[in-house]
Amino acid sequence: MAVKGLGQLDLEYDGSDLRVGIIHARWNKKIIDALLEGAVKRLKEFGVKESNIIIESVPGSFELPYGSKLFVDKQKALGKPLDAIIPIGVLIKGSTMHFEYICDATTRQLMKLNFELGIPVIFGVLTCLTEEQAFARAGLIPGKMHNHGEDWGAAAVEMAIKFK
Ligand SMILES: O=Nc1c(NC[C@H](O)[C@H](O)[C@H](O)CO)[nH]c(=O)[nH]c1=O
Repeated sequence: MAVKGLGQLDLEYDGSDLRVGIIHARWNKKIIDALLEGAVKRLKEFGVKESNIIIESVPGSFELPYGSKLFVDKQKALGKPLDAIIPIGVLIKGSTMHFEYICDATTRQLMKLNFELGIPVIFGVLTCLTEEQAFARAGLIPGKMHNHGEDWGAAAVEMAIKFK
């Protein structure tokens, strides 16, 4: 029996007052689109209004940390602060070390942004050695794995509400 993952979904949180940003990279679009759909689906299941799910994109995963900061700052300046943000990216290993450096730098900076921005910054970056690993984690291979975007939506709601 699989032991990984969040297990049974616990819809105890009411997301109806939340404003959640999703910022996604545009590399590996088919996989990104599936992850994005999964995150939005779960946010709505927690009651987050569609009008309160704000979606933006950046070129690639390397742009996610700074793009997230600019996105959060802009929404705050507009008087519509975000309660959480979900950066989504898909990194797939190529033939060079480019992958490793982007994964490490992006992951570390996204972690720091939780503390710098003061809102939950969910880790929605797939760091895959093969395309198949990425397809599976986006729920695109039937019977293989669930769509990890759903987990990210659930994490955003819980982290935005639980410790208030
Ligand atoms: O190289 N592979 C990938 C990638 N490279 C681009 C990088 O994120 C950035 O946009 C450029 O270097 C410009 O700064 N970006 C991804 O999201 N996934 C990849 O698999």
